[in-house]
Amino acid sequence: MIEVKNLSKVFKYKDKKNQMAEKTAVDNLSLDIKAGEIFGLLGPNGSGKTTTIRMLTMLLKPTTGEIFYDGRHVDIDDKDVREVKQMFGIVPQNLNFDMDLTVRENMELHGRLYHMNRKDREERISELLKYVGVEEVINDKVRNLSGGMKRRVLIARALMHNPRILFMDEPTVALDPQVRRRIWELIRQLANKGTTVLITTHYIEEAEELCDRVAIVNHGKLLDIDTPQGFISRLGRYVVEWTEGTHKEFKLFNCREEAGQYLTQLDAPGGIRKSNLEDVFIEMTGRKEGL
Ligand SMILES: Nc1ncnc2c1ncn2[C@@H]1O[C@H](COP(=O)(O)OP(=O)(O)OP(=O)(O)O)[C@@H](O)[C@H]1O
Repeated sequence: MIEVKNLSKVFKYKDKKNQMAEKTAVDNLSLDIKAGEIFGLLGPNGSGKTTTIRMLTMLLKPTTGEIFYDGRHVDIDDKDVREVKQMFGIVPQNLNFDMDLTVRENMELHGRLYHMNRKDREERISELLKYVGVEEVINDKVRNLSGGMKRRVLIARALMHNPRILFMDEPTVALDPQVRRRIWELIRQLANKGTTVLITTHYIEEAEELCDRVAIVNHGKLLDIDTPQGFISRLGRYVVEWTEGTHKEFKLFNCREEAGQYLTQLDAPGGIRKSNLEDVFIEMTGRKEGL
């Protein structure tokens, strides 16, 4: 469905000394995302996730590389790029509403932008607000909604024109666990109905619980792609954790017995637990800061 070949983005900018500098935000990224899949881009802050989404949604021109949708090569400069963009629903990281308009008015604007007729707009607005569970705030100004409600309206608005592919940039950032779970449920329902979902996150739990497959990225580079369980069973299902001075150390094992033997040999206080995607992530990136 979405195929990305050797995609790179190098930003040119002026540094603090007013000298021209370059930053490689995305470095030779190749991906193949299947229809109906929930695909996660997992990486720390600054690893190039937003830049990738902006290139895939034709908002930013790649420095090099190619993008294909359903096997068709697409480019931001294509004459029919508008038609391609109709396929996308975009849930940006920032809440880009007109805060002084009501929920209905914000959704109306979006519907008009996508040339939906009045009847379709009205039907879709009430259907979607009901779907995301915030129909009671339809006439409230967006400014007055809670953070969780704003995020849900952001998702509803992105779905107005029935997109086939939903791009979500950190959709649950700064939300409490209950609201986060409700949004995950919504995303699962959409994928079950056939929508392809590409989600960026730096929440490892989100990637582990929600995504069919995950691409781990760091410094703009793809480190590896697998299912969350695939990563865990490849890198080790058990973790021996122990303390060395003030440091916490860990080592991954695939067999509980081996983990037990290792722990016995260690002359340090520790224990064994099941591993999770966070252990895999730290093992692969060797860093935890920024998460
Ligand atoms: N217009 C720009 N000019 C220069 N550097 C940029 C520009 N946009 C992004 N960058 C840099 O590119 C890198 C990748 O940024 P990007 O926003 O894609 O990362 P991210 O993984 O989405 O991070 P976050 O979760 O913080 O949004 C960062 O180092 C960022 O500072």
